[in-house]
Amino acid sequence: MRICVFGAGAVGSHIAVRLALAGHDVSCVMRGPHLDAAKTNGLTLRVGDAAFKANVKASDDPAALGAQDVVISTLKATGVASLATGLQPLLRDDTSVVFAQNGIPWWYDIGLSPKHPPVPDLGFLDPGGRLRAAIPRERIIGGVIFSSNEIVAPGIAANLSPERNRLLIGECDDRAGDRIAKLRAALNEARIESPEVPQIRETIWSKLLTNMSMSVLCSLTGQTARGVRDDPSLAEVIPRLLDEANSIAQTCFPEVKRVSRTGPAPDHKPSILQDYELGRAMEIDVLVRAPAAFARAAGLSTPMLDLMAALAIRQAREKGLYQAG
Ligand SMILES: NC(=O)C1=CN([C@@H]2O[C@H](COP(=O)(O)OP(=O)(O)OC[C@H]3O[C@@H](n4cnc5c(N)ncnc54)[C@H](OP(=O)(O)O)[C@@H]3O)[C@@H](O)[C@H]2O)C=CC1
Ligand SMILES: CC(C)(CO)C(=O)C(=O)O
Repeated sequence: MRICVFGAGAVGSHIAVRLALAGHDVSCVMRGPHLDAAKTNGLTLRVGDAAFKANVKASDDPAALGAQDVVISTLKATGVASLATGLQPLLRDDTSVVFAQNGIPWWYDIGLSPKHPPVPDLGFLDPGGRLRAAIPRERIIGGVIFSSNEIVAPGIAANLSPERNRLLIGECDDRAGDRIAKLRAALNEARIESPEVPQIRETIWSKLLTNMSMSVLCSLTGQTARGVRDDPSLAEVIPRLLDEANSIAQTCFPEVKRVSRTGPAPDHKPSILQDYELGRAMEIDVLVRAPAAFARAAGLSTPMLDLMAALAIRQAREKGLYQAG
């Protein structure tokens, strides 16, 4: 398949290397020193002591890469607006676009089942409706990443979760069909697990539960996920915080897999904390504002999450890493 990874940073470089090594014709839209290194030396994926190298076409100009079968966006939510214009040169009539990101995506209400409760106004995820105008429903595939990755040097991504690397995908209206089956098969063959998911939004919430609670707490306290989980001063409040998060998700999907404080917690910093520390725009809208909007729409009281949201927004604004859309 001709596959373009748009925004090949930490997650996207991992996906690009794996798909290229599985024999696909992979190109990447990327920029800066990471692009320069990829052009000169290809992309390298490190997993523990092993290194996998792939030569991919890379450019900061999508027009240089040509039409694709599939585009996989691994842009941060804060950069996804660039697809409104950037996608066009990559598209044929039947090109699908996978939006792989954390949090509530801009397209959440597109293709939504009538059984889903009313969705709040999420216009702040797509200011001016530019993505909505540029990308029709037929192209949209949702994606949820379960994989931890970092760029450790230009051209080199490190995978920190060898035991778990998944990209779960589903059509925006959850229909089954050939194209989603083909793409899942391609991911599985490339050793990126992609089992079937019956409802992509339920999967989005199941991942978001951790990001909107524990990851934001990491960002507020400067600790790793394990640090937060094992912090005795937070022991009593975390279960209450998780209850609030679970209750929001359950207004949309009563059967959603609830997040709990038990189980493995990685000893590394979630991406929202990394963004804060590295001075990169923070994914506040999709991880913090959007879940709060769902809570309000359902008439739920979530005082702990509200306080955390206010503190996270304040933290991001103070460092110039967030402007409300
Ligand atoms: N990293 C992780 O382990 C995980 C991340 N996620 C989620 O996955 C998504 C992607 O995260 P991650 O891979 O960490 O993000 P990165 O910032 O590492 O990757 C995005 C890349 O896109 C580049 N980019 C942005 N805009 C453009 C543009 N217009 N043209 C070309 N390149 C562009 C960025 O460059 P520049 O740096 O110059 O802005 C960056 O290299 C996020 O939603 C994140 O929350 C989910 C699970 C784990
Ligand atoms: C995997 C997890 C929860 C933590 O790495 C994440 O999604 C992130 O870093 O944003």
